[in-house]
Amino acid sequence: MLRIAVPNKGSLSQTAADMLAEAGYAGRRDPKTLHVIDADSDVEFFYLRPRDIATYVASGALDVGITGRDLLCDVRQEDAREIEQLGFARSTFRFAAPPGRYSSVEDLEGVRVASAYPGLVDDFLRRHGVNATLVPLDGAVESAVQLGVADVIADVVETGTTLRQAGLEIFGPVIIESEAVLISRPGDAPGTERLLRRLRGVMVARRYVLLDYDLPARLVDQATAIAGGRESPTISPLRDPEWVAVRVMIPRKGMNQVMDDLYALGARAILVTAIHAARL
Ligand SMILES: Nc1ncnc2c1ncn2[C@@H]1O[C@H](COP(=O)(O)OP(=O)(O)OP(=O)(O)O)[C@@H](O)[C@H]1O
Ligand SMILES: O=P(O)(O)OC[C@H]1O[C@H](OP(=O)(O)OP(=O)(O)O)[C@H](O)[C@@H]1O
Ligand SMILES: [Mg+2]
Repeated sequence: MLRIAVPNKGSLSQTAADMLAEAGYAGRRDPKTLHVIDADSDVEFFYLRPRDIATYVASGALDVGITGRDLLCDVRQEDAREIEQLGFARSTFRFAAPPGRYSSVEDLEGVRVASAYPGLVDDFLRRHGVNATLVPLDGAVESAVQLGVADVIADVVETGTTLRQAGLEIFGPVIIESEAVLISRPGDAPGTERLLRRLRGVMVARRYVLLDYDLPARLVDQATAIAGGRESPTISPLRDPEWVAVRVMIPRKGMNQVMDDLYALGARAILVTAIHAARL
């Protein structure tokens, strides 16, 4: 049975649970449940703190897990490695300070830097040859400068709202681009490939739609240039020999532009349908 670590709380937990449910796995009904067996799918779920997941996977106690790339780097477990990007909880990890005080990572020499990700920040500063004093905190680090325990913070930034509200401004390079990832040990456990195919199926179903339309046959090459599909469009004959029916998979994002462009070319009866599951 594949043993899978899933975030029990925090930003990653709900989307991870939704994704696993869409992939056909049993979930938990009570948010306090820590262990679920899905015998039909031959997997077992352990609900754990996302920060601890790399430790369980690296040790071999669990086979795979869902965590954040920034957390994976922060805990520095070399035997846990990223095997798939899951496309949610996207953020960047940045330095921030009151406007105008600092402009580059070199300015951090001798400065106090507060972060809930001290391992990640320490590695980054070492790589840049900068000696700063790390102030490890548990969260809400945006308040650390105002409260006088640090000069600079390094934290997760999504929309930037939290930073703005704390009167802080981003500076310096991106420390890391993060998102939810699936992690494993080298030499994936049996069943990992099946889990991966299911999760990829969910991502495809979320990101792509099916597009059907009718088109004068002479315009197929031009239509293919607008929407080529993943491999190649499916072309079916219509009763009228001068027309064909076309089916392609296209990214959900931008689908209206594609529909407008195909309409302008001469396509008609343009329909979009959702994909509920996929194995590519
Ligand atoms: N606002 C956000 N947008 C996108 N990803 C985020 C955001 N906040 C945290 N994350 C991501 O969530 C992961 C951290 O999850 P974790 O549950 O430890 O923290 P959290 O969501 O901040 O939880 P909490 O603050 O409730 O303890 C990291 O990968 C981080 O990049
Ligand atoms: O750029 P934004 O959209 O504002 O999002 C970023 C904020 O979200 C997270 O905070 P969270 O609410 O998880 O609190 P925490 O700092 O205690 O972890 C993160 O730590 C940032 O503070
Ligand atoms: Mg947080």
